Amino acid sequence: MVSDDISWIISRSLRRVERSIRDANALDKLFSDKGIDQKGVRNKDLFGPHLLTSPRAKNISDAGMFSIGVTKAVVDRFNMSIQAIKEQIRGRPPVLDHCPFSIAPDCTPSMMSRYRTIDGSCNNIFNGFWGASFTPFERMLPAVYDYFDKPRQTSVKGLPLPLARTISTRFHLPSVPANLMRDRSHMTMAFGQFLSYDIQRNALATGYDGANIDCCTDNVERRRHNCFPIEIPTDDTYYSPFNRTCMNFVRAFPTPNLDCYLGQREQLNQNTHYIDGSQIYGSDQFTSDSLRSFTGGTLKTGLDPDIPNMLPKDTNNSANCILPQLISNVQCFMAGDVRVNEQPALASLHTIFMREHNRIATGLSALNNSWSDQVLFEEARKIIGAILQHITYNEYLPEILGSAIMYSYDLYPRSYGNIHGYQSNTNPSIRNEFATAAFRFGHSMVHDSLKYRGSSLLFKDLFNNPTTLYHANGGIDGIIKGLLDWQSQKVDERLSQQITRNLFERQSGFGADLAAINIQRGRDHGIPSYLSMKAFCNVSDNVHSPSVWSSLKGIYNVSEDIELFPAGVSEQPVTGGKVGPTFACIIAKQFEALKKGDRYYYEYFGNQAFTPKQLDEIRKTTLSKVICRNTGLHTIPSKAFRIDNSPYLRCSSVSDIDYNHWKCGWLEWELWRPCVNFIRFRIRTCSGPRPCATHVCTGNSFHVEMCDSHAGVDILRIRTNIRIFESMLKQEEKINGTVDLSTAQDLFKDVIRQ
Ligand code: HEM
Ligand SMILES: [Ca+2]
Repeated sequence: MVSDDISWIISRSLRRVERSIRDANALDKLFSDKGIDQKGVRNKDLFGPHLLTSPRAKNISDAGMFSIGVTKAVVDRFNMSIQAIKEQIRGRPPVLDHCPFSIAPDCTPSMMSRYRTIDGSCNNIFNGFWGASFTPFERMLPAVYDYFDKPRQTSVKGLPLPLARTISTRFHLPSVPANLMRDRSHMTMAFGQFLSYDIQRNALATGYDGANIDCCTDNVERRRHNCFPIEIPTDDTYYSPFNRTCMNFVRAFPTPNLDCYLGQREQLNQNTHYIDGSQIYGSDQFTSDSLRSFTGGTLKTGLDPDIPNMLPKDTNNSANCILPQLISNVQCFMAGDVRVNEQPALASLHTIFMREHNRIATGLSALNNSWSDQVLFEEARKIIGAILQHITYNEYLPEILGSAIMYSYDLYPRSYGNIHGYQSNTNPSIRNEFATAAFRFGHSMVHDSLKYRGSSLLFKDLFNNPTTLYHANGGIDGIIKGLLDWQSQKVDERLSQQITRNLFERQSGFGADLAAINIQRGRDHGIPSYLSMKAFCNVSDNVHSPSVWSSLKGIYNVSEDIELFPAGVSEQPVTGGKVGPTFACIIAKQFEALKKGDRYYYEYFGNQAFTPKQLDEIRKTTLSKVICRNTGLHTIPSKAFRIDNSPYLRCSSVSDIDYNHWKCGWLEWELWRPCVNFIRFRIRTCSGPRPCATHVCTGNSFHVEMCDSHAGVDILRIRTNIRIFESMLKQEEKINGTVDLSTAQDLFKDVIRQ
C-alpha cells in the first residue's frame, strides 16, 4: 500500500537532499574561494542586474530542492502521477519542516484596509500568499522537463534539441530599419519593460554569499547543479573569433508549490505579481522603507543640487554599474526594483513615476494638513497604483492586443463609476508561460539605439550606465523625448544585435544574446512547446507566414519541438494589435487574472474603493500627462504609444489631479440644478471619512430651495434652506422658512426623477 511505505521514502529522500544541498554549498564556497564566482561584475560575459537575486530566494530554493527531491523519490518508487500520490496521502503533514509558505499570513488587518500591503500578501483574504512577492509563478499548462526537473534538452524524438544560440543566429536575424513599426513609438517598448518589472522578477541562482556563478570556467567541475551554460557553436560567425564557446547562464532557483508538498520544479517571483507600482516602492518592507523620506509621504530623491529631483543614488554601486572614473557624482540609482539601471529609458520612467508620487503626496498634504506621513504615502501610492493600472488597461494593452481581444476578455476600463468584478477564486499570479515567453515579445521591439538630444546612442553603451541621465539640461527629458519621437521595432522574429550580441557587453565579443537566453530560460523552466500552447489557446492553423514557418521547421526538424518564444514572437499580428494570436491569448489571460484577482483593482467597489469623482480624476490620466507633469517638455504627442497622427499636447495646458476629491469632509457645493416644480436643489458629497482622522460626514447632502421660473430664468421665491443628509432624503438637518418637510420631499422626489 502506497501510504505505508511513504513515510520511509520521504524521510530517506529528505536525508539525501540534505546531503546534496550541503555538497552543493561546499562547491559554491570552493568556487568563491578560488575567485571563480565573484560578487559584482566582471569584464566578460553576462552579469547583468537580473542576477541581483535576494538572499531570501536562496533560502526558499533549499525548500524547493527538498520538495523536488521528495517528489522524485516518491514518483520513482510508486510509478504514479503526483496527483494520484497526493490523493493517497492526503491529510498528512507537509513534507517540509521549513516550508516558506506553511504559516499563512494573518489577513484580518487587511480585510478593511484601504491600502495594499507592500509585499502583496492578503490581497486575497482567503489565500494570503496569492500574488505576494517571493511566491511561485503559476502555470497555464504543466511543466515539461527532461528527466524530472532537468532542463528540457531533448527532442520528442529523443535527439538533442538544436542549441539555443543556433536558433538565435539562424532564426532571430538582426532587425533592420525596414522592420520599424510604422505607428508605435519606442515608448511602447519602454513602458512594456517598466510594466513587466512591476509584475515579475525571476530569482536567478547565486553562489556562495550571493556571488555570481560562473558556469563558463574551464574548470572540469563547471557544470554545477544550477549551471546550464549556453553552448556557442564553433562556427559562430560573431563569437568564434573571440574564442568563445560558452555563454554564462544560471538556472532559476527552484521553489516548492504554495502547498509545500509534492510537486514539479517551480520558479519564484521576487516581486509582487500585482500591478501595484512595486517597481517604484519595492516588494518588501525593508526596500520600501529605504526608499521613503518619511516626511510628507514622499519618496527620497537624489541630493545633487545641479540635477534635482532624480532617484536616490546607489552610492555603494551595489548594482555594479559602469561609472565614469573622472566624474565622481555620476552614480546609478535606487528604486523598488533592482533592475532600474538596466538601460536609461527604464530609469527615466522610474524617475517620472517617483516624481509623480511626490507631486501627488504634496498636493494631498496641502489640502489635508492633518494627514500623517504614513497616510500621505499610502494615499499617493494608491493613486500611483491606479494610474499605472489605468495606463496599462486603457492605453497600453489596446495597442498590443487590439480592441477585439480587449473586449472579449473584458479588459477595457469603464468610463464612469465603480464596478463589481473581483473574484476571490481567481489566482492573479504571473504565469510562467507569460513571464518566460509571451511578455518577452517586447524584446523584439527594442531598437538598436535610443534617440537622445539629437543623436543616437547604441544600447551597448547604455546598459548599466547612467551617464546620459546626468545632463544638467534634462537627461531624463532627452531620453523621454527620444522615446516619443521614434518608432519601436516590429514584433517579429528579428531582434536588434544590440541585444543578441552586445547585451551587457563590457569587452568586445563578450556580450550576451537575449534571444538565446529566452530560449534557454524556456528550457530551464520547462515551458511547454509552442504547439501545446497554441492548442491551449485554440489558435487555428497558419498564423505564420509560410517562409517563417518553414524556417522554424528547418531548424527544429520536428514541429512538436518548436519552442514558445521563437514561434510566438514570429506569428503574424492580430487585427489592431502587435502580437500574434498565441501570445495575445497568453497576455490577455494574464491581464484578465491580474484584474479579476486583484481586490485592489482601481475600479472596484469595496472598502478600498475610490469614489466615483476620484475615479474620474484617475481616468483623465494618460502617460503623456504624467510625462508633462514631471518633465520640462513643452509639447508632446497626446498618445504616448502612437507615433502617427497623434494630436499634440501642450504641456502647459495639462491640469493637475483635482485633489479636492481627496479632501476630508464636505466637498464644494455643485451648481444649482434647474428649477422644476417650484423646487431647485444642489448637492455636495462627503469625501470622508476614510482616510480622514475623524468622522466628519457621510453620504451626500442636498440643499433645497423653493423657486419660480419665468421665461427660463430661475428666481428664488422663498428661501427655505432645507438640507437633507444621508443619501436621498432620509433625514433632515434643518428647515428655515415655511415649507413643511413632507411637501418638499414629495416635490423633491419628482425633481430627482427628471
Ligand atoms: C533594452 C531593453 C531590454 C533589455 C536589455 C532586457 C533585458 C532582459 C534580460 C537580460 C532579461 C533576463 C533574461 C533571463 O535571464 O531569463 C529579461 C527578462 C524579461 N524581459 Fe526584458 N529587456 C528589455 C526590454 C523588455 C521589454 C520591452 C519587455 C516587455 C514588453 C521585456 C520583458 C521581459 C520579461 C517579461 C522578462 C522576464 C522577467 C522575469 O521573469 O524576471 N523586456 N529582459
Ligand atoms: Ca507588482
